[in-house]
Amino acid sequence: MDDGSPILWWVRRDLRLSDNPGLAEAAATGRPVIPVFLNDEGVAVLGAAPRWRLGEGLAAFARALAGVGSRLVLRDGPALPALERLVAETGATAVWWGRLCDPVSRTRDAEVKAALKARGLEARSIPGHLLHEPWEVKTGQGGFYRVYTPFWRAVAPREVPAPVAAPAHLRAPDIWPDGAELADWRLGAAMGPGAEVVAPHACVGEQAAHARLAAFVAQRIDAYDSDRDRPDRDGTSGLSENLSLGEISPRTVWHAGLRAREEGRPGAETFLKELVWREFAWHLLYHTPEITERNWRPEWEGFPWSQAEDAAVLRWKQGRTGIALVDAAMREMYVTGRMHNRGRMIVASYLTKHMLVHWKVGMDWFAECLIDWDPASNAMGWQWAAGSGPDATPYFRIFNPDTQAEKFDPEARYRRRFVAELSRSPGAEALAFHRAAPARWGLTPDMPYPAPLVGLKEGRQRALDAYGAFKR
Ligand SMILES: Cc1cc2nc3c(=O)[nH]c(=O)nc-3n(C[C@H](O)[C@H](O)[C@H](O)COP(=O)(O)OP(=O)(O)OC[C@H]3O[C@@H](n4cnc5c(N)ncnc54)[C@H](O)[C@@H]3O)c2cc1C
Repeated sequence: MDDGSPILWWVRRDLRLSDNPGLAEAAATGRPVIPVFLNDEGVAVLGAAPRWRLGEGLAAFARALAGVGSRLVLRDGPALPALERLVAETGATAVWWGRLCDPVSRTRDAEVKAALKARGLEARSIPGHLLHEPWEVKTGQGGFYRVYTPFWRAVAPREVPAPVAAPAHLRAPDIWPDGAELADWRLGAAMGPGAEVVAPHACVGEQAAHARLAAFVAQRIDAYDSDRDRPDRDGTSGLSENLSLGEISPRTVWHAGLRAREEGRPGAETFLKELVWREFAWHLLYHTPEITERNWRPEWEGFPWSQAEDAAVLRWKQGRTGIALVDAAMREMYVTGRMHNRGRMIVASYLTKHMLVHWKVGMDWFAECLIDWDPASNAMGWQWAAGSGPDATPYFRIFNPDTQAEKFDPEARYRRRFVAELSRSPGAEALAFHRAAPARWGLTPDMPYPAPLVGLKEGRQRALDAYGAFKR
């Protein structure tokens, strides 16, 4: 229906102009487009760090929209009444948005779509957050994939449309609806002074994301096969932060990886495979949304994991387990808002195995602290590490942080970079930890480094015993 009425473009996790298929289509209609972001039930569930990072991303996206003659209208939720009010105020006859497949979005969006359609409006969700919609990739029997390798084989040859260009201009409505001030939402409030520590490490906005991708392909992709496992090296793309908020599209990243592979760049195939892990996580989250709540393998429901937020869990959170590699990774998270993938696997293994604590405790804490928080990858990662997930590492495969350190941080550079107590003259990042960590913990740099919370040998045996008893 092209009556010249505005289209409301409901912005969610797609803070970008380029390769934003729905936005491009809206622009191409020639009708006024009103981009709106809602502080709604989707924002309410965010932890401190992802919420702060969202605020930074929204500010950058508002600037990008201004560059194409548009604006980002901010409104308070919940979503449905907020959109209905905007429709009434602007005369919009269409509400379009980029589709998301996490349980919170699906519930909200289904309700919104049904209600708007019932009022005779055009309500459309448009793909863009993934390479392929989760129901498009099917096994030979028509089901969904539970194991990564066959999923990769199914996805690798599938055509991925080329990214679409950013609209050069978005037609503005005759009158812009009023909106909230981003600063009034105080999205960074829960981060406290930690926000200042993390900010220099964040790479915010679409332009920065594209620059990051270009730098990765130019400088690091050749060594990606080996360097991606080394927390002491800057060997990965860092793009998870941008993919999470949609500051860059997965198609853009995929095509950059494909081009590099065509040019014979050695790490390109592995990079594409890693990107497909993200895809696999969303495939699983769509088909088994309970993955964020319950053991993916129901037989794990009776495993004697503790869910108590006790003193031991606090020490894990504080990066004071006395196991240097675990502590370095936890502190990396407070200082940079991110954690190296190897660090994530190691701290998750230590929590769920040596400490016998439920993966949900760790998953929820990551959701609080990661600026690249992604509901699908986080849930899959935790269940993978705990052994309860699909295609998971077996429970009896217990990471030994000392062996991991010898292999992947042989000169202790990563450990010293983040654990001040391990150096005579700690660097700025190690010292920043005490400013970044929650003030209520009362941690100070002069506190002595603690003895191990759970020794590696003892913890491993305890985990194996618990597993043995559980299997019987
Ligand atoms: C316990 C645990 C929790 C995790 N939580 C998150 C999370 O909340 N958000 C998140 O984005 N990733 C999560 N991951 C996956 C992974 O650690 C990060 O995606 C990766 O460290 C991001 O760094 P990068 O962008 O430099 O990755 P690169 O090595 O450059 O990889 C490129 C892209 O591929 C995808 N990718 C790479 N590895 C994985 C993986 N193992 N699983 C899913 N996708 C992957 C990411 O989108 C990444 O940006 C988790 C992993 C574990 C083990």
